[in-house]
Amino acid sequence: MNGKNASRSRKARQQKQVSEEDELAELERRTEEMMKAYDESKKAGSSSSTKLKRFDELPLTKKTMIGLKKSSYVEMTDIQAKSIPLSLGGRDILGAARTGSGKTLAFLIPVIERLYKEKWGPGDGLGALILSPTRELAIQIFEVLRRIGTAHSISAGLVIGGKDVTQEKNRLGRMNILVATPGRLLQHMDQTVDFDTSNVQMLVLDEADRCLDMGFQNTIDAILENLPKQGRQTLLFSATQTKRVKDLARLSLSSPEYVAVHDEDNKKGYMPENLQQHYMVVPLEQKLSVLFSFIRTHLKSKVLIFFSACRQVQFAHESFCRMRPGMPLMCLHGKQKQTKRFDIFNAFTKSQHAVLFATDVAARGLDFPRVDWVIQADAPEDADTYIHRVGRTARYNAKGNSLMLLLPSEEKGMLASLKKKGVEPEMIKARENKVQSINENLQGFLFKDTELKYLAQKAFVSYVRSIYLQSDKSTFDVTELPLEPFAESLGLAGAPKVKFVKDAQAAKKRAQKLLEKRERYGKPSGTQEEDEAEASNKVRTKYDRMFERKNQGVLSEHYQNLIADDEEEDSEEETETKVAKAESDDDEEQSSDEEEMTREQAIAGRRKADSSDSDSSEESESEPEKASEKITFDQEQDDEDDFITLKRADHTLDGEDSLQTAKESELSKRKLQMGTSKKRSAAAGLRGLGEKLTFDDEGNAHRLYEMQDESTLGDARSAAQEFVDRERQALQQSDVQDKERVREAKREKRIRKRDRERQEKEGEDAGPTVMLAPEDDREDGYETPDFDLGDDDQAEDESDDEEAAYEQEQYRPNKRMKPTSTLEEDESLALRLLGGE
Ligand SMILES: Nc1ncnc2c1ncn2[C@@H]1O[C@H](COP(=O)(O)OP(=O)(O)OP(=O)(O)O)[C@@H](O)[C@H]1O
Repeated sequence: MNGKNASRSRKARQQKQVSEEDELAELERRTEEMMKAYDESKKAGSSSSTKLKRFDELPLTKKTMIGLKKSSYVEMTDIQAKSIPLSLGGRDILGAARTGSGKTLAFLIPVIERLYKEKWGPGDGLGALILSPTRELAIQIFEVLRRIGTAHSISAGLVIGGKDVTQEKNRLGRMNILVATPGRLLQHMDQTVDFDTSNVQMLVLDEADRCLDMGFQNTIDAILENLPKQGRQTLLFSATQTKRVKDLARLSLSSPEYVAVHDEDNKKGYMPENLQQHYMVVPLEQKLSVLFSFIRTHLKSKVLIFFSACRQVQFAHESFCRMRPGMPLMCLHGKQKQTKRFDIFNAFTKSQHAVLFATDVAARGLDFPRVDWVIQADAPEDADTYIHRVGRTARYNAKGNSLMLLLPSEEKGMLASLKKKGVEPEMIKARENKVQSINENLQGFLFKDTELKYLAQKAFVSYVRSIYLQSDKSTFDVTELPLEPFAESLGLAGAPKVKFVKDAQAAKKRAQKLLEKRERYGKPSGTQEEDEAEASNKVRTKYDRMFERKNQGVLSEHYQNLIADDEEEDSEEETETKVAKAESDDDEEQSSDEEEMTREQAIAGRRKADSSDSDSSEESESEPEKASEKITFDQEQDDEDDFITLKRADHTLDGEDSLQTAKESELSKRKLQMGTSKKRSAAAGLRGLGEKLTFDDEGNAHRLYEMQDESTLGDARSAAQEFVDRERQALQQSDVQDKERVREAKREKRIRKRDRERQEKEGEDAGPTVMLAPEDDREDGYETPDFDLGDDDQAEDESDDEEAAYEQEQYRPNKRMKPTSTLEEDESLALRLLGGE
């Protein structure tokens, strides 16, 4: 370079610096003005922060504006307009706004702006930390950060479980912004030598209430200990924001601004404006059939279906795939490898028509475009979970529908807790004749496929356990579950025996007895519900047993004293139980081994006479559309596919019962006669319902294959019965063999595991020890009540085997994991400067 050119480029650099300095000074002035105006209007009692509507009206750097324009962001959403000015002014924020309302930008813009204004560079280390409760959400935040930070030269990294920890370690020291899941971040804080967090300027908690709840409590507290308390700005965002003083104290917030977009009074603002919410009361044993029928009738939709446990997700996915409903089916849950999770997340994002079965790992924050329906196959654990789940549809300006399936026993409690949040879904019903029963298909699949059968058993146990562990006992009662019919609906020959159901039943009995006793002797305090809760957790003492016998009257006063003492102990126990529940997320179902699984009935001979198919379909053909019906169901070209196509949602369903009567009265006589004659012939034992008959010229019914002369051919029925018995025995035998095989596999797995552990221990003794992250890093702690089978369970199939090995790998930093292409891409992107270097 000659001297002329060198001096020209020096000049250009100086000019650039001067213009940057000018820009920053100007921005600082505007920000100060903005904050002054805000403080004054606040003093004057005005609730609105600023009147700005567009991003270009904010005091933002040119570089940030380039990123926003590239992403076509022009107008701000409410939460952005209210919170960004305050965040730019350095305030701590508690941001609450409905799902899909743009909270991500509301915290990312201030993060980038602050580091830019403070001239943060590679040598300054970590300046901002963004925490997300799930890996997918962290990836998504990182993607948005990349997009809007495209013109900046600040380095950003993604630190999530399921990736190569060693690779992360090497790069961590160079990052200015980290998007992380709590468990993995803490692991780095503990293990990575040059990972310095003492200079962090900004901390963001997305889905803050979740990050701060019990599942993450210890991890977040440990992270906070590593961050500076003074001078740090903290932003918390969620659709269901926490305002609990205890939480805020943990974060050392300084006079936080509470920025809420929803209307606190009518609470309607919790929900997206364009969301149509529905619920349906469905007996447990019909759930899968209803779901399958729903899918069959919504082939041109994008549907997200939530279950409470991984095994259910797996089972529904596996079994529905076998039935080929006619659209792509995917599943997402915490037991998948991270690469697979990431691929599925991407595939569903890009899909136009597809079904994604998921646990609550997909409930929060994920921004899948154009989801038409969110179905909650299992009821959410609470109203907040409901809000986040349904928020996966109707995002930003889009429209969407949600449908929650409730068991009859859950309806009252769930609707009441939703109502407290101002959420009132409308009831709809499916046409019974349009619900295609899939029980027999499932039985058939399970008969042929042992793997699927064991998956069904695990799904059964997982579901029952999830109900058992629910904290809202007034809504979720495990003793009310119809276990046998449920097992049958999964295709199982009988309900696996589950120990904790017996425990729950015993606890319920004890609770009832205790209540009776208290009624008899009088009890000083507590509502009935409190009493029940206490009693159900209560350990039966010798005094209980004593007083269950004869002499209560004699020692009544003494007994009351004993009860009073017990109550104090019980309340302590209750707290412990809750903590234990929160900690059980990861190792749920480890005890599944202990669950005795027996099948008391064989499939053969148990085919339930199913009358609904032919009879009810006839009913529906003549079913008129009712003007009084809130929701009616369209007849599509293919009549069988017609299920619950939504037509109108503008009036109430008060007349449901009368509707049924009206339906019958409007049926043609011929249809009614056909219906009754079929029922009559079934009742007369001529045929099982669903069995085919032929009619002769006189109109007499005959079976399709009839014996010419039964007396000469012997008793065909007893022969048939013998056949059924034989089949049943064969099935039971094969069940025993299957079980033995699985036991053997488990035994081998345990031996392998022990060997591995021994080898590891020997290795460890030889070298330096490594401090490991807490258990909850494995799943990022986020499996809500996702009570999945633990290690023992994983032993049962090869894929789970790999998964277990993979999870262990995370904790051995000296062993390299196979890098994966997609995450690799992200990692390299993380390394790049945001300015596109
Ligand atoms: N100002 C804006 N203009 C246009 N689109 C926007 C704007 N802000 C956000 N969006 C879009 O709205 C969608 C939802 O945004 P985002 O994921 O940030 O919502 P959220 O409030 O964080 O939702 P959740 O509570 O579910 O986490 C995204 O697709 C995003 O691109």
